[in-house]
Amino acid sequence: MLKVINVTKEFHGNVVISNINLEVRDNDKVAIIGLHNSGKTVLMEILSGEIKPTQGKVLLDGKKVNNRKIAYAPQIPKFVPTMKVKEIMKYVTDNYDPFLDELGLDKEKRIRDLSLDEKKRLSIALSLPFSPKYLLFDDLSSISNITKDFIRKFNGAIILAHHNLKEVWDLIDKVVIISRGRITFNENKEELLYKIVKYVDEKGEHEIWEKTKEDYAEKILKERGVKFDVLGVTPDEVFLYFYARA
Ligand SMILES: Nc1ncnc2c1ncn2[C@@H]1O[C@H](COP(=O)(O)OP(=O)(O)OP(=O)(O)O)[C@@H](O)[C@H]1O
Repeated sequence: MLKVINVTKEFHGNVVISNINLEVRDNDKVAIIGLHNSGKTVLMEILSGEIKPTQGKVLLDGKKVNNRKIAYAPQIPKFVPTMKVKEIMKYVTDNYDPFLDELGLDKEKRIRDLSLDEKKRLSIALSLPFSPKYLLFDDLSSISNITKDFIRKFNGAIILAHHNLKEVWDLIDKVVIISRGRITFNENKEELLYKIVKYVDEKGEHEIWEKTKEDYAEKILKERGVKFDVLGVTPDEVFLYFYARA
């Protein structure tokens, strides 16, 4: 289990993530969802052991994070542009072919000729010789089907940081929403599948959105004679409206 305990990160006195507590079990499939600048990357860097929190700690099976058990694709992986894929893989193993095949990478290609998606796959390939139990992926914008298939088949926990819940919905079971560096939602994804009832308040001044799993809100509004609409809201709009507002 990956356990995040009271984690806060500051840069030059600026708190960018605050008092985060989170548990990810060995087979959890989790999306960390948030708007631009909400703290997703900082949290992923802390989870992967790339950077240290200012306060709090992260434990993997009760011990300090061991990078080799975590496969981490950063938002923008950095490699020397003139090097070949195989030269980079040689830093971790001479027997790199099966790992490159698994991730659909060409060993002869130079870094400068790789797409961002391929560079992310190379980041992952570097940890495969160590049989990682956790796969962390920061930002799934324009990822290929090869990468998606790899994530689907990965035998372990996955944590995907992304800004658009709809785009990762099929890959995950749990959703953690982060807003201004704080967790505002942490549940199974089904908990985001409710109806939204929209109506205008009695004074006619404010539009109100209410979430409802049963027909309770609708029943009350009907009894009060208030006109309302039931909106078919997608998970992503739900996240924006209820959990990720500034
Ligand atoms: N090394 C750093 N030094 C100073 N501030 C930083 C540093 N890294 C991140 N921040 C700040 O922390 C906040 C959260 O940034 P982060 O990159 O985690 O957001 P994000 O949710 O990943 O955003 P995006 O969706 O744009 O990738 C931002 O205000 C950012 O400017």
